[in-house]
Amino acid sequence: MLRIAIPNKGTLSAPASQMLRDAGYRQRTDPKDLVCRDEANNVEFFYLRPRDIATYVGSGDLDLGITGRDLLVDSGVPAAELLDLGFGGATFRWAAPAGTLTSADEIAGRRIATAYPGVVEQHLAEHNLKADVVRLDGAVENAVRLGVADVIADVVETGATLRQAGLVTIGEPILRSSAVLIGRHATAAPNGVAQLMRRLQGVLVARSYVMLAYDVRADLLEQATGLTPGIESPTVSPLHREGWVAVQAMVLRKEVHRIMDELYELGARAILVTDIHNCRL
Ligand SMILES: Nc1ncnc2c1ncn2[C@@H]1O[C@H](COP(=O)(O)OP(=O)(O)OP(=O)(O)O)[C@@H](O)[C@H]1O
Ligand SMILES: O=P(O)(O)OC[C@H]1O[C@H](OP(=O)(O)OP(=O)(O)O)[C@H](O)[C@@H]1O
Ligand SMILES: [Mg+2]
Repeated sequence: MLRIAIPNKGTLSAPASQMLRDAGYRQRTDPKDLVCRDEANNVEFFYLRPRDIATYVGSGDLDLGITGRDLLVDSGVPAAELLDLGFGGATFRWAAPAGTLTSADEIAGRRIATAYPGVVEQHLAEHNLKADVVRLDGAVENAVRLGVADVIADVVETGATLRQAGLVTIGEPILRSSAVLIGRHATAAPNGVAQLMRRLQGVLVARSYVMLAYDVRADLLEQATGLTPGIESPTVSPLHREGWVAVQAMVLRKEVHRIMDELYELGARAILVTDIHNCRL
């Protein structure tokens, strides 16, 4: 049975469970449950702190895990990132009170408060910088105002927490994070991993693409399919009306409105968009 760690709480917990549900797996119904067996799919899920997940996977006690890229780096565990799951996106950045620091080079010699000392120390070492790292558990935005540190390094999603604390970001992000599927090795995966990854990739594609269908005059087909090339190639079927064809193709959800406008301008009609629930490409 494949054993998978998933976040029990926090930002990544609900979307991780939802993605697994969308991929056809059973998930806990009670948020207090710590284990959920999915007999039909031969998988067992363990609900753990996202910060601990890399440790269980790196030791080989669990086969796979879902955690944040920043948490994986912070753990220092040499587990492999197998798939970017497309949710839980955030940057990990330096921040300081407005007007105090202007560039990341000025971090040298400062006191840095963070809940991610592993990420910060790795970054300092890679850039040959020396600084004091003050390890805190959370609410690090308070550390500067309370005199514990000069700079913070923390997760920034909307930036609202920084603004409230009177802090501004300094320099480029230290890293860009999102939820990732991790395993012990990039290759030599245990039985069942390839199927689970295909299912998750099916969910990712279904989330980012829609199915577009339209009717167009046959003499405009080349121009129309230029706008909707699909993944392999668009499906073209004859219409009962002489000189017209029906076209079906997958298009990126974020581009669908622009493409519909362009198709309409070209002369296409009966342009319909439908969601894709799941797929295997
Ligand atoms: N707005 C956000 N706040 C915190 N973490 C976020 C956010 N958006 C994405 N993440 C990611 O979630 C992971 C941190 O999750 P974790 O559960 O440890 O903290 P949390 O969601 O802040 O929960 P809590 O602090 O309540 O324990 C990291 O990978 C981080 O990059
Ligand atoms: O850029 P934003 O959208 O404001 O989100 C980022 C903030 O959210 C998280 O804090 P959380 O509320 O989890 O508190 P914590 O610091 O105690 O973990 C994170 O640590 C940042 O402080
Ligand atoms: Mg938090």
